[in-house]
Amino acid sequence: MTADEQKKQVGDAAAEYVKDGMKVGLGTGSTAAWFVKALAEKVKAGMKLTLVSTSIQTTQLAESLGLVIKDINDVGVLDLCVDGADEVGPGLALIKGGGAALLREKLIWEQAKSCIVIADAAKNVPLLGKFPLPIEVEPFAWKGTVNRISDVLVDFDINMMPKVRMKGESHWITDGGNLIFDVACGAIHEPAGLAHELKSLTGVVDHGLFLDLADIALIGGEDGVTVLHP
Ligand SMILES: O=C[C@H](O)[C@H](O)[C@H](O)COP(=O)(O)O
Repeated sequence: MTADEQKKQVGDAAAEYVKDGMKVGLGTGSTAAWFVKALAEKVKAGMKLTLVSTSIQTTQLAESLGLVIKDINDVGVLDLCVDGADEVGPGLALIKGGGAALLREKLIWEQAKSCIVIADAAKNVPLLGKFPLPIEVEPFAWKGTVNRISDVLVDFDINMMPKVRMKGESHWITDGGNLIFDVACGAIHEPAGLAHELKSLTGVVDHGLFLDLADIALIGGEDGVTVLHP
C-alpha cells in the first residue's frame, strides 16, 4: 500500500468518528485533505456539521467541495479536530508544521475537546527529530530571535542552525504573516523542555512540537488502521 493510500485509509477512518451536529476542526496537509474529502461525502449525504479550518489551503479545498467554513470566533469549543502530522512519537508527541500551518493548527487543536492525528506508517517514530522542527518567528528583528533560538538549541545538545524556509527566491510567509525556520534536530530527547524554552522566547510565535494534545492516533498500514493512545 502506498503512503497516499494509507493517508486515504486514515482520513476515511477518522471521518467515522464524526457524528451529526458536531463542531469539527479541519487540519492541513495531504493526509488531512483525505479527511476533508470524506467529510464532504457525509455532508452531501445529509450530515449537519459546523466546520472550522486550520489554513487558507484547507479552507479553499473544503469550499471547493461545497463545505461551509465558519470563523473560529463564532463557533466556541469544538467537539473534534482531525489533522495530520510530520512525526508521531512516543506518548503521541508530534512534530507538525511541514506545511507551515502550525500556529493556526495549534490554536484549533487547543479549542477542541478531542484531537485525532492521522498519519501513514512511516511517520510513526520511536524518537522525534528526524523531520526538521518548524519554528514560526515574528519577522521584526528575526535575526536576534534566531540567535536566541540557537542558544536554546545548544542547551538541548542540538548544534544545528535554524534554516529559514523559502518559497522560490522569497521567504515563506505563513497565513499569519510570519517566517518559518526549520531545525534539523536529528533527535529530540527532551521535547517538553525544548517546547517550553522555545515558546518562552520573544519573537517565537510558536513551534511545531504538539505535546499532550492528541487523544488518538490513527496510523495507516498494510494490515489496516492501527489506533494508538498516549
Ligand atoms: O503545517 C502542516 C501540518 O502540520 C501538516 O499536518 C503536516 O505537515 C503533515 O502534512 P502531510 O499530511 O501532508 O504529510
